[in-house]
Amino acid sequence: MTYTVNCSILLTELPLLERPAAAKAAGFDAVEFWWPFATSVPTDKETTEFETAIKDAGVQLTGLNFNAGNMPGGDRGLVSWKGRCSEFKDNIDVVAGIGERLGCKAFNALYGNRQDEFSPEEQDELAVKNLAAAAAGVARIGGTVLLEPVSGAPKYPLLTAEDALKVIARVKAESGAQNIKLLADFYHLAVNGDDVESVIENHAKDFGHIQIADNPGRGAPGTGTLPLGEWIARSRELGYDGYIGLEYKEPQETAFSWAIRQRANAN
Ligand SMILES: O=C(O)C(=O)CO
Repeated sequence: MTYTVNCSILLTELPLLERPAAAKAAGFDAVEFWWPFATSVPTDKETTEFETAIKDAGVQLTGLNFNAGNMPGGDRGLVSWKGRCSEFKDNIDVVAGIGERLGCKAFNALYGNRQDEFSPEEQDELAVKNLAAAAAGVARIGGTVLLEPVSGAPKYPLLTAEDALKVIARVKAESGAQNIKLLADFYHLAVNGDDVESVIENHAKDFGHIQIADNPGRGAPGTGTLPLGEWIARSRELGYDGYIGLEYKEPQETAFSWAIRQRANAN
């Protein structure tokens, strides 16, 4: 099983700490999360409860987002957010600590929305420094920072794979960091009008992670028109050997019907 269940967008009928066990009960061995706490530095109690929920469920945490601010309120990351730099920096050690204790090595750093009061150049300058610091922070545990083009956020500047790859190249050139990679979310790329086939052909072997949802609707595979199975198969042929993140919205009862059908067909 190469799927990892995104427990921040799926199984939301359940309290957050019950979702890893529900993913396991649905037949999955791996989960990923957006930042699960309200602040960059949660209390020890909060961190322990989160880690215990994952360990007790018997699943592997495969991915964790850095604190991205108030996501329901429209925030999409602190990386380029002038005024919240120290919060992002403080978050790095906490993320690396959770990663170390749970054996998680992939950390998604959402870039952040454009701010009217600063120029894109000023924000990009900060982002490069913050991404380099994040890469250095997770390097000690063999971790990789992921950078993700996102849709549906009007002020988020990374829309295509190329947008993210340019930032990644700049971070590498300016800091020497090598552990920063593209998170190819096929749903976001497709919605933003990127040429997903070409992105796969040109970059699949260097993807840091793949996530999927169908379009329209950001639902389960098969609810829309995207050829997700073909895109995954081609990425595999070209050398991508990581997890596939299930990052879609679907009620718990039907969330994994497609996977159950897939498993039945394979037997
Ligand atoms: O904000 C989103 O939609 C994401 O995919 C965050 O990882």
